[in-house]
Amino acid sequence: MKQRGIEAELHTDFADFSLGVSLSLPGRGVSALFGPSGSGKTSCLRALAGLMRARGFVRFADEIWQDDAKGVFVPAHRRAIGVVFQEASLFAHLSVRGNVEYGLRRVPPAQRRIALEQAIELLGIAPLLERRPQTLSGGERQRVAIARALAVSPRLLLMDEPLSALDVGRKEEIIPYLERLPHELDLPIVYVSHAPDEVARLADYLVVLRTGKVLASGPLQEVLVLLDTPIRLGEEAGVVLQGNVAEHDETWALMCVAFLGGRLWVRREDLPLGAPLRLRVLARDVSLARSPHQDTNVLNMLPARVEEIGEDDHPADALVRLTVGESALLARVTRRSVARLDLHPGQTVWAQIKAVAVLR
Ligand SMILES: Nc1ncnc2c1ncn2[C@@H]1O[C@H](COP(=O)(O)OP(=O)(O)OP(=O)(O)O)[C@@H](O)[C@H]1O
Repeated sequence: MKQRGIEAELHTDFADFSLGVSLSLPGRGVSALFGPSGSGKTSCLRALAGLMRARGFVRFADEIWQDDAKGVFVPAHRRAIGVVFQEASLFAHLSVRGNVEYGLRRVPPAQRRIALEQAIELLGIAPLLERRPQTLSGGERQRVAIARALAVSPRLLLMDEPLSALDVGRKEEIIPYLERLPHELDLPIVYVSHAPDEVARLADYLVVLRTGKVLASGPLQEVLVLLDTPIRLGEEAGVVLQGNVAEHDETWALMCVAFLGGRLWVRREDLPLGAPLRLRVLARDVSLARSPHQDTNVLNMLPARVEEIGEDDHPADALVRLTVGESALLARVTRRSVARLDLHPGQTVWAQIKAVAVLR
């Protein structure tokens, strides 16, 4: 059964900015609010949380949190939410344990869906419990902040750029914890980010915001391949493929990932056969050929169908939307190649993807 999610109409006017969005987010998985700085992501999140009062309507599952027409506004502390911000604001005078337990008092035992121990285990912070926040790394502090948000047993977790203050290494350290959360806890997450790599890794549903408006929204894979809206991911344009580890090649340190539509060889990771994973294939790393080449170093050569050819940011380039089996791919090629290969919708081509170019 489809879980009821979030329905919201949010309007607000600041001196130099107006927000006017209609959101319909699924009741499970990670919904990303994605857009450049100043597009209104944080304003949306704060209005959903009740931390900022926009005009409109907010429903979460079967609860009305705001309905201006009926004069309803449930204050933030009465909404069953956990909120995580960019910087973890932990209490310096409390240990990690004290921080995580903070707030638990206001949750009646009958409403505790997430045990404290489970939050601690999920974020891997058991070894840190007696430490003070000042002694933690940025990544550790953020894991504690997430555990603290979970400890109050929210029905919805709201995260505002939780990784943006961290360097790449720390980010990589936290992402696996975030990947587990929605599945292990059956907890919907609204995740604000301006970083395409985080969105590709974590989001199931994507809302693209620009200047206070929704430019596109839908399941991640569908929105990423829209050519008719100027999502303008630039160098980051590409797709996300959901697959499972199908084979390991110890000799060459490669692994084969099966996805709906084919198989891709990528760099080996220490994952068991069958393990689910996401692969990110950027449009710039996909090249096209009319026949399958044998004399190439490119490991992956997939038969694909050209669906659509769209304009790209630079006038030299075109973005080609392809289907490989049931999956979509994007290829960035020059317009000269489109002409030389006589590319057109309906045509069968070979999509070449270097194994080393596939990202996680
Ligand atoms: N309380 C406020 N008063 C006036 N203007 C505001 C207020 N809050 C936000 N704004 C403006 O609204 C716009 C959107 O801000 P918001 O923080 O929602 O965007 P964002 O997409 O989250 O950006 P960032 O990634 O930089 O945080 C900005 O131009 C901001 O200056």
